[in-house]
Amino acid sequence: MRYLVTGGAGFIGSHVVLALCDAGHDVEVLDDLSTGHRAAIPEGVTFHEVDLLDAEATDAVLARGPWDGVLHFAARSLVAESMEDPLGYFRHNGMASLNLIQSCIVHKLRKFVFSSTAALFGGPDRAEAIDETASVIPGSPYGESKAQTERVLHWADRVHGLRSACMRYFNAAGADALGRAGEDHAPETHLIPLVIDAALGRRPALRVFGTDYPTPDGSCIRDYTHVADLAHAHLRVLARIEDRSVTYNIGNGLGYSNLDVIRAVERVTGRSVPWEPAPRRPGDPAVLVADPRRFHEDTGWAPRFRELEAIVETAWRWREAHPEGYGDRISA
Ligand SMILES: NC(=O)c1ccc[n+]([C@@H]2O[C@H](COP(=O)([O-])OP(=O)(O)OC[C@H]3O[C@@H](n4cnc5c(N)ncnc54)[C@H](O)[C@@H]3O)[C@@H](O)[C@H]2O)c1
Ligand SMILES: O=c1ccn([C@@H]2O[C@H](COP(=O)(O)OP(=O)(O)O[C@H]3O[C@H](CO)[C@H](O)[C@H](O)[C@H]3O)[C@@H](O)[C@H]2O)c(=O)[nH]1
Repeated sequence: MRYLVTGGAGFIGSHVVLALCDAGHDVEVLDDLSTGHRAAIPEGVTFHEVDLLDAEATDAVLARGPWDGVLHFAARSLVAESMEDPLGYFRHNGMASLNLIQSCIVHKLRKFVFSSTAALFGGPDRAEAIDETASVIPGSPYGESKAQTERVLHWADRVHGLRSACMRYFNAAGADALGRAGEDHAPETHLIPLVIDAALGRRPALRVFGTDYPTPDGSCIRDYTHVADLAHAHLRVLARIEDRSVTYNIGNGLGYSNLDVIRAVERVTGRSVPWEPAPRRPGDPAVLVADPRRFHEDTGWAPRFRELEAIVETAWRWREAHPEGYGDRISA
């Protein structure tokens, strides 16, 4: 099969590119390298350096069909940044996705896989795991921009027959077990790479945002899913959208607190992690855990990395081997 991956130079997209290539598919990447890395794209994969906001250039790539499907990862994805620049998020995520979906319709593509997010569920705190029937109440322009694209895809199917899968990931983490790709954002805002860097002494004490949440240890709880498991979830879902569109909440279904993450990094690395309590980060729900049963039942997918330590270990190994990440810019 021949697939186009937008955002294939980024963290999750690059792991999906590897999984698609490993499965013998023909893959091309469209990315503007705004947060991704040229070095994350495997040799032999055709690369189009294109900004999805450039509708003409985007359409020129889609015109190079036939494609068996598009997997759309490209986005800005920082909740806090979106609270400062909401319109930028509607432009970069909303408009960019519209351009891409429009070209998919023009060129008669049949399958579209979309990176949605747990940030759809930013409403009142929920202690229980979140399934697909939960109300979509985004707590940020980032989450809202993803919710809007989910609705665009609903109508693109109803009116134009573009089948889609909205994959609502919770927290992606870890790195390719063979060390071919890993997480390298600048600035890094995600907890696991920050805790690892604190263990390595590469940054001052980790600030734990909020220690007074209504959780057992007072810190936030999240559902960490290994990025390779997410990649396999994409391979599974491609077979699922032959004749219908689907929406799935994707996670391990296990919640780990921020302090659990610190302890897991300490166990994996054998180093202590300096940390200090800090005020809550605006927009952070106390608990976000997926109920992924629908996806398990429909596709047979089951995560191979369930334990937090197993996830952390791959991230640690990648960071140790690549202290400067992909080495194409200075990571903050
Ligand atoms: N990382 C997570 O835990 C997480 C959780 C839920 C959802 N998501 C979603 O998954 C997707 C991938 O996330 P990630 O962590 O890999 O992010 P990332 O920043 O590492 O990757 C995004 C990629 O998209 C590219 N890109 C951004 N805007 C573009 C544009 N206008 N045109 C072309 N390319 C563009 C970037 O250069 C980068 O390579 C995003 O859509 C994100 O919202 C991520
Ligand atoms: O220095 C830090 C960084 C993070 N945290 C905490 O660690 C937890 C996880 O934070 P991340 O930034 O790693 O992840 P988020 O849960 O905020 O965000 C992830 O899930 C979101 C959905 O809720 C979005 O999809 C987003 O793209 C994705 O990275 C949060 O409680 C956060 O406050 C700290 O305490 N200190």
